[in-house]
Amino acid sequence: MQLGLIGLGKMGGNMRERIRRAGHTVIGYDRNPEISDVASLAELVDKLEGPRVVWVMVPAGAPTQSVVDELGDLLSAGDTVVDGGNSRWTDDEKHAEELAAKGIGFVDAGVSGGVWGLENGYALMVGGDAEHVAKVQPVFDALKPEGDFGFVHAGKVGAGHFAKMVHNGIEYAMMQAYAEGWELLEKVDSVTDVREVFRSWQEGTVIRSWLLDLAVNALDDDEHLDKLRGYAEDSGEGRWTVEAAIDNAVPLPAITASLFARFASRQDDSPQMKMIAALRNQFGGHAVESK
Ligand SMILES: O=C(CO)[C@H](O)[C@H](O)COP(=O)(O)O
Repeated sequence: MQLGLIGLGKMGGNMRERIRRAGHTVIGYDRNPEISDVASLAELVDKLEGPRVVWVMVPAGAPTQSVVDELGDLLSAGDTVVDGGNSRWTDDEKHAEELAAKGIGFVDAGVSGGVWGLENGYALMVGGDAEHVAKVQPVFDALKPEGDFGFVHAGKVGAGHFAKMVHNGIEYAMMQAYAEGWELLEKVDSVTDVREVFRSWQEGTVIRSWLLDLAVNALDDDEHLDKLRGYAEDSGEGRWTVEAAIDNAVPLPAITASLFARFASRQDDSPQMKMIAALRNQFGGHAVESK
């Protein structure tokens, strides 16, 4: 089939390649003309035969909104838009309604696989009406990993991004657990080869996982992570997971703590710990450290 793909960065560029390898035609558009197949969104839409399927793979929020708005003007009734970025699930219904008013279908697709997806495939969590999902199925089949798993039609519009959001919340907590265990192992004198402990866990243990394999890769590159600063950004999905937990009164201590650990990583000198030091000093005369 033919696909229009908007956004050819780290994810979109590799996805174009994987879909082409499966024998489909992909016309890609990116603001960077060096990697784009066409000069504009209008040209992309023009080159696709109807009914068209256009996959949006741009950053969540304003960039996705602006592409959806533009596609709403350019596409025709019967066409389908897929949002494969990490959009907030609450945006999906808005986008679906905006496009439905013009007879255009909408599917949200949470995509996991990172830079390894080109070779290993991408896990896909999809939301939307069955008739719209069916129109994109050949592309989902091209992107998904080989085997029985890696694709789910999770429910109605928004369900794909909600599932991906929870996936990323779990990702935060798993990474945090490996990171905490690694720091403790590094701290004690009795363990002399932490990297080999991590490597040994890759087979047979209950905590083996792809994230553990990636941790071993990172330690092979830089055994004590000396080249890195202990600083971690976040892109929003951890925050949205915690917000959804609050909305639904679901306790999420591990995921919330792992999100807050990232915030703490951005502080050189913790203001709240200054207050704790000041209060211990006030009530107990406990020593403080001065700047
Ligand atoms: O979806 C992903 C992996 O599954 C992305 O890599 C995601 O952007 C990572 O999130 P964050 O920047 O918040 O760590």
